[in-house]
Amino acid sequence: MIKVAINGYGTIGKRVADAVAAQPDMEVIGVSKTSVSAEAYIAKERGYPLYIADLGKKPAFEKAGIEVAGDVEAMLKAADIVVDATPGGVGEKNRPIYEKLGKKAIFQGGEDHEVAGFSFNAHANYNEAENHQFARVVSCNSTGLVRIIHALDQAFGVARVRAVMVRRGADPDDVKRGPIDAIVLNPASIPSHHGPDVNTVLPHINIVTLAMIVPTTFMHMHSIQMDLKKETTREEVLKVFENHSRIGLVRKTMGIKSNAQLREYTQDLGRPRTDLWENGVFEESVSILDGKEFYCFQAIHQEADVVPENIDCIRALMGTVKDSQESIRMTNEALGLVAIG
Ligand SMILES: NC(=O)C1=CN([C@@H]2O[C@H](COP(=O)(O)OP(=O)(O)OC[C@H]3O[C@@H](n4cnc5c(N)ncnc54)[C@H](O)[C@@H]3O)[C@@H](O)[C@H]2O)C=CC1
Ligand SMILES: O=C(OP(=O)(O)O)[C@H](O)COP(=O)(O)O
Repeated sequence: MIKVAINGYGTIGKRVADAVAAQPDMEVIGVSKTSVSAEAYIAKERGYPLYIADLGKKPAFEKAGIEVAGDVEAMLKAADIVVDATPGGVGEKNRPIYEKLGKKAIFQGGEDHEVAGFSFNAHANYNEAENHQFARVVSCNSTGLVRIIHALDQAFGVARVRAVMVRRGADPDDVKRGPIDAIVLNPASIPSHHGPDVNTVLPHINIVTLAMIVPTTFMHMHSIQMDLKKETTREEVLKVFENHSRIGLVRKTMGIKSNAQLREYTQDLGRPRTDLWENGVFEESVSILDGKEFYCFQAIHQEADVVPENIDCIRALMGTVKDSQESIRMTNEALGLVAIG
């Protein structure tokens, strides 16, 4: 069993912890919090040993009825590998302790590529991970882009990509963030970080991305155009998506035309926390013009799509499963990830 520590039990960390616990070859040896919160109660309820950054806060946790197993360093010492899901920028500060203890670590998309020196996506570069101490799972939007670009690149070759990201303003619990009544160019300059981020995994792809944020809390929406190298048809492209275990199709017959309806659907499916782990490509939008021009809209659930990638990244860094497809199959099966559509 691979012993996994989750440093930072927030939006991403709590999902990764549950996903690790569901795997046949991994166990959660601990999760960390900085202060008493609802998530600390969830960790207790799930039975995950809870470690804290500052032992001076132990009495506050105990007063709240939450047992503290030790400090973060003790958790790290007990682990084979740590998933760092602390807020963007904190991972960089944590890196020296992972180096000192000689622990493998996975950072998230809020960190720069240089923090790990290797950026990861299971379908695209699983086999390059072995022998690295550190990896970074690219951000949620970048993960969604890498999946679809890599799939079409494998099938037809991709000459260039132009994409616009309409990004959710905040996560559902993030009450302090906005915007409440605005469309914010984020950034106003071009490109947004997503294109260069895709290039950390797929360096040969010619890509330019633009991004803005809007007053919603669940899911980003991408408008994507790619020039393909080989001529193809809409039907062939749809087959590529149907055969990809982390690209789902929002079928025309479902009548879903928004992030809100898609979230209702994942909720009705009984997905944990309503998570859409796969890309949600809108079937109706998939178009091929003049044989080589591809267009689509896809929804990306920001809280969820990086979760299975973190699980595969654990196996890839540990070198326990050599075949990427086998790891992806194991992860999907344990999560109950059967792509929609
Ligand atoms: N929320 C999202 O939509 C996505 C986030 N990411 C990335 O994942 C990372 C984590 O983001 P979220 O889960 O949204 O953050 P979050 O704020 O929901 O959770 C972070 C957790 O880390 C804990 N924490 C803070 N400082 C800490 C420290 N010094 N040591 C240990 N724990 C500490 C907090 O208590 C909290 O539980 C970031 O790099 C972010 O960019 C990636 C994809 C999507
Ligand atoms: O990784 C994400 O988005 P991104 O791919 O646009 O950087 C997550 O939605 C977190 O983004 P945030 O930095 O807006 O919280």
